[in-house]
Amino acid sequence: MHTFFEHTRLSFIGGGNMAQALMTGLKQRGFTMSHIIVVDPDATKHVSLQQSLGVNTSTILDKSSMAADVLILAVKPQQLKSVAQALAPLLQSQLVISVAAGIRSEDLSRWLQGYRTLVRTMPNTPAQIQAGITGAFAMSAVRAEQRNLADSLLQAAGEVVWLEEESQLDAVTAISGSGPAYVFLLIEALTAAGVALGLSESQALKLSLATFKGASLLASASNTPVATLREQVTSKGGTTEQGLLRLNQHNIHAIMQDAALQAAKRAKTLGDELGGQ
Ligand SMILES: NC(=O)C1=CN([C@@H]2O[C@H](COP(=O)(O)OP(=O)(O)OC[C@H]3O[C@@H](n4cnc5c(N)ncnc54)[C@H](O)[C@@H]3O)[C@@H](O)[C@H]2O)C=CC1
Ligand SMILES: O=C(O)[C@@H]1CCC=N1
Repeated sequence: MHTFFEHTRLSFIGGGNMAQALMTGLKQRGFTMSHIIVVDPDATKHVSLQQSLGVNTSTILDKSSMAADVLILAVKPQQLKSVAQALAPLLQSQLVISVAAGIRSEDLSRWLQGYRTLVRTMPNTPAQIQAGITGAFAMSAVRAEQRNLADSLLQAAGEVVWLEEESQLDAVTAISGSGPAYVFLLIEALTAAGVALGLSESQALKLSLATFKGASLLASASNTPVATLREQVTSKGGTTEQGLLRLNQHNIHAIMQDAALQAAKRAKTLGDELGGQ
């Protein structure tokens, strides 16, 4: 087995949705789950984390939670400053990975008393079935082997895109970080449309899910441009033409652009408001 999956020790600071998605992905890839400790003050989460994922848990940052190669900060952006300040005096040489939306590495580094072995990332929840994609930015002090360590860890969740410009992470947040929620909304909407046309809920959901899955797999597998794949569905004088006409009348491109713009703006203001503290 890959030595990374056998020997690396991880601490997750925060054991909520995103941490659980990443840990589920790691488990599926054969990571030694007893080498993970989750620090979360919410003790009600501990039993299910232990039972479903086989990880260790702690309510506080202590010696055992710091005995890790990598610390993954998976708390809400609003909680990151106080977590970082508590962490700072305990840091030795661990690689620190943040998944928090918006918070810039320079601000996090300042809260960590100048610690610079930091990788800022933006994963997404399909990580739990290794179908995630993560945008990642390494501070210049991160050595090549540490970046490789981060890469191996994040690859367990799916694809990894390394960015040269940290500011691009706000765009990544808007597209793939938040994106699964847009897609789930579209699946809900297409399902509701199917029900309105007389299908049962379960039939409509099944058809919608298979359509999203099939279309994305086809677009990923094919060298044909996505626009051409769309045209191949659209028979002249046929049904798709009518559906697309209405989507375009409602300006689907502008709607998506505006949605992503608002999400990216929020990532930036989170960084400005919380990072300035
Ligand atoms: N949910 C998502 O799809 C994504 C979330 N993120 C980022 O992941 C981070 C966590 O988000 P979620 O998992 O969705 O939130 P969540 O609310 O599910 O999890 C946060 C966890 O942190 C714990 N916590 C609070 N204070 C703590 C402390 N002092 N020490 C340790 N743990 C503490 C909470 O008890 C909770 O379990 C956020 O910064 C978010 O921006 C990034 C990409 C996608
Ligand atoms: O909504 C949020 O702020 C987080 C970041 C990307 C997905 N969830």
